[in-house]
Amino acid sequence: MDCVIKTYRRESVLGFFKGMSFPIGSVAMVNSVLFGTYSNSLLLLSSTSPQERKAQPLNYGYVFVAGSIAGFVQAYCLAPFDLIKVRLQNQTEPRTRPGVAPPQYRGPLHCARSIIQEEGPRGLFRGAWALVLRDTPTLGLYFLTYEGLSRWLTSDSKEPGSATMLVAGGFAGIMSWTIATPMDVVKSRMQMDGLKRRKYRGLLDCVISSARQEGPGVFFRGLTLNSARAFPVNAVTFFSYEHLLRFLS
Ligand SMILES: CN(C)C(=N)NCCC[C@H](N)C(=O)O
Repeated sequence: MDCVIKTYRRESVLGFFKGMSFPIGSVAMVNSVLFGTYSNSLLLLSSTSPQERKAQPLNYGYVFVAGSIAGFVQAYCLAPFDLIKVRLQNQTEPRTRPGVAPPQYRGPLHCARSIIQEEGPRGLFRGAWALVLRDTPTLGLYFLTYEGLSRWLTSDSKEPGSATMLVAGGFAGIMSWTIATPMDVVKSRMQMDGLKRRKYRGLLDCVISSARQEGPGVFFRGLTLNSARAFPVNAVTFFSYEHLLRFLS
């Protein structure tokens, strides 16, 4: 609540939409890579089409592996967009006010250009390893939770209904973000590290010094808020995916 109040006071309601334009533009592409890689990996592993899969018992090991492959691939697509989002969200200076130093980045494109000028193109992938470590196992769990729950909620050899897609998708989001939050905290700190004096010597140093200075609870910061948003976001994501897949195939 303190964060919400201070954000509103210092940055008005616009403060809650900082760093939004790039994720909006990239989330379609990132989700396309995520779900496309998952579906095609599962097709390769189990050599059954989505329709055939519904009628047969599902190999959950294949689901987890296909989801993890998808998580690994989408993390690299996501890395530059996520870095720019985090850098813009952490600019807490109010927008241009007389006498107040303007924020370092004027917007996502200026942020991308500054990072490339200061840190080279590789600078856009700062924190990418932490993102890969965050997303690879948790996206395996994401799809495993969805497939397991939607089958559990659907009577045999029937297609999951819309309510099932929404509930299973919502819980898949919460389950995956609960596991992902500790690495998400580390990822965001690594992404902010390139700004001023380098604080961490690497990913492990970031984990150890964060735990030492702020206690192990630091790795669960934002979990409640993240879970509250993860349910609706992922309920709609799976609902749209399933219906679009039926409509298009
Ligand atoms: C735990 N993680 C990283 C995920 N579940 N990622 C995949 C879905 C992310 C979704 N667009 C969202 O913003 O929740």
